[in-house]
Amino acid sequence: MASTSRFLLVYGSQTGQSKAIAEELVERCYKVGIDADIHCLSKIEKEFMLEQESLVVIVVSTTGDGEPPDTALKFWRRIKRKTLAKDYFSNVRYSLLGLGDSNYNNHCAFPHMVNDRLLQLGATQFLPASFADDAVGLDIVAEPWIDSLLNALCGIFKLSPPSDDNKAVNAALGIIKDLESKLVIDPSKNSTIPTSTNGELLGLGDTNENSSSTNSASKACDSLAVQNNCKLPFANSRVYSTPVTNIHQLSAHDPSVKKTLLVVLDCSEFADEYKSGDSFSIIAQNDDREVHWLLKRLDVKDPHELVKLSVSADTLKKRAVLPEYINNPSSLYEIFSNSLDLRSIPKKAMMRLLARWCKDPVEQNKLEILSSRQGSDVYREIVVEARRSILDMLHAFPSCSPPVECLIENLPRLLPRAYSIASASGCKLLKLAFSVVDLPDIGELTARQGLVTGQFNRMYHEHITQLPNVDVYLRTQQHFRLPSDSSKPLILIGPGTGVAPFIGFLEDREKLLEAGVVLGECLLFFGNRVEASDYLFRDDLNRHLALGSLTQLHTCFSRDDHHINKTGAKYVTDLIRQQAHLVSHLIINQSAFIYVCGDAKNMAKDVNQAISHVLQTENGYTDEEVVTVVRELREEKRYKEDVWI
Ligand SMILES: Cc1cc2nc3c(=O)[nH]c(=O)nc-3n(C[C@H](O)[C@H](O)[C@H](O)COP(=O)(O)OP(=O)(O)OC[C@H]3O[C@@H](n4cnc5c(N)ncnc54)[C@H](O)[C@@H]3O)c2cc1C
Repeated sequence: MASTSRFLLVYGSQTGQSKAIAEELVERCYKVGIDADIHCLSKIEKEFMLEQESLVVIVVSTTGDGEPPDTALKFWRRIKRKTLAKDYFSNVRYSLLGLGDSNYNNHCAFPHMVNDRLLQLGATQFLPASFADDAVGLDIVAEPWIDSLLNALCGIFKLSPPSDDNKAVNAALGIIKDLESKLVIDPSKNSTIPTSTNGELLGLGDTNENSSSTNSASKACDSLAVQNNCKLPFANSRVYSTPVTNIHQLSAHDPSVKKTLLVVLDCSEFADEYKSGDSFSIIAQNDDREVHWLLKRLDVKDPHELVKLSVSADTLKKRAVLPEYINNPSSLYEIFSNSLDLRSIPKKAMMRLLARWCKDPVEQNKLEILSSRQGSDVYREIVVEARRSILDMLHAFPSCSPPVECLIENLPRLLPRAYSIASASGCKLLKLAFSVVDLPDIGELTARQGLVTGQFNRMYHEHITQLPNVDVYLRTQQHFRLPSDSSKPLILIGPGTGVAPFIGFLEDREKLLEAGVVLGECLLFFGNRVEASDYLFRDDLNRHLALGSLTQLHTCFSRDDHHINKTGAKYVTDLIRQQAHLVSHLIINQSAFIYVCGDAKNMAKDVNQAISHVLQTENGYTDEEVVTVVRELREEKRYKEDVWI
């Protein structure tokens, strides 16, 4: 490949989306004769120097409340340095694709910040930046951006642009056929394991001297580090093996409401590390039945056999390396249990790979359509919106038999699950509240539940006297904390389990009251489905109301006609509107702090609208003025969100 047709491609990924898009780009560039020199943003100044590049493409995602992914933090620190000259990037021509989710109000905030900063430092765009929204499907923006990018790059390098044929399915397949990893299982017991990582094939060799010795293999795996001790996302502490002291059900036994559990962990060892409003991550492990089902489906004969992964010497993939979160050597059972995400929605690139491994042409064709640009709507409807996983795909396409190595290479990393703390700062008993996720059956895989919520649900039902320990760590980016000035009023909005961190806030306020501190007003807006069944923390909230740590409690229940008729409110946004005068007064005249927490889709956007509406009607702001007021509230950190989808 001509070295002149080269550009720098950098990605900043948290969950692997940006990385997947960047890797797809590498393959598509390769196809037209362009060399994309791909690096993670975390490797700035180690593997690349941005200011020395002339042509740069950046794919970067957003996490949490518009924040940078962990892997982009160093990059961001470097480029935001005040000492950089205004023309620092004047040699750089770039394009940027930002990924975000408009369920969060600060949608794509970080990619916008990067884009603005590059322009500020003299960089110019050879193709306008684009910002994709996961709430409606990243592909809607990402695919046309990739097409335009390829055309623009071909123009720059004077190469023929990729043919814009309508048979994108075939084009896509062509790429896959050329570049996919042709992974092989090396049957040799004494095979030399390649150490070079510049190949395409990931070799999977058996390192067991005696392959029938399954016990010794599983024994070896028992002592393996969690995900090869690879850095965990948002980790702000080490991993603690924490005893579960109690689990009880917060909701009533009513099938019309979500089952909500309260788990109590003994965190005496690290109680002084956290404050109310923080969250912890729990290390997840895949469901045993699903792992066994998948390995059987992939025709793995001995899931516990110790195997060694390696990158084949003749790979065409650039900088091919083994995923660092996989223990190596290890067993396939261990890898699929602890390192690979079996629950996430397969990307289109995965669909293309699956199509390649279908024996039945009808099934192959369906998968090709799902992976094609023309099939985007179908893909969104039947894969993304239906939240299908790799297991669903393999169940629905029985003739598809990808090699196990193909999945190891292409499934994303299994990530820990985060939970907001429902306890006072420094409390030795850490409370977490969550709804148990129920998942649809896949063939014989019935009664499936969320990995972590299902694990606790089983512990709850099994009535084990000695509950096991769970591996947890404190998360970074803890912005959801009480203001240092306790006299400031608080407006807390937490439907469903979103009320959890506010229990911690109220417990902290209770202690302050006991210490004689004068507290500002505290309003709580809580909503759920049925008052009699899922009024979470009812007794605690009423106790705080009686104590004065909570000054007003407004509740609504969306499936409770009786309650709706009584209060006229179905959702928390209705309650906010009903209290327009007070809410506005507290925000504008008393510098109140607003906190929004919860898991409802669109909830954060709807609350933002309700607050804006209240401020506008009470103060006569124009549309532009109210947007500015709310933006300033966010900038002053007086409007904080802790939202999950
Ligand atoms: C900072 C933060 C704080 C959080 N705090 C809390 C909290 O306090 N309380 C709380 O309850 N949650 C909280 N969450 C969410 C929590 O982390 C988990 O996502 C949630 O509990 C599910 O985890 P799980 O392992 O049980 O489910 P998983 O095994 O991860 O299953 C969920 C997955 O199943 C799929 N799925 C879900 N529903 C369906 C369906 N109906 N059909 C098909 N597929 C489906 C989806 O793809 C989803 O990704 C928080 C998240 C973050 C990021």
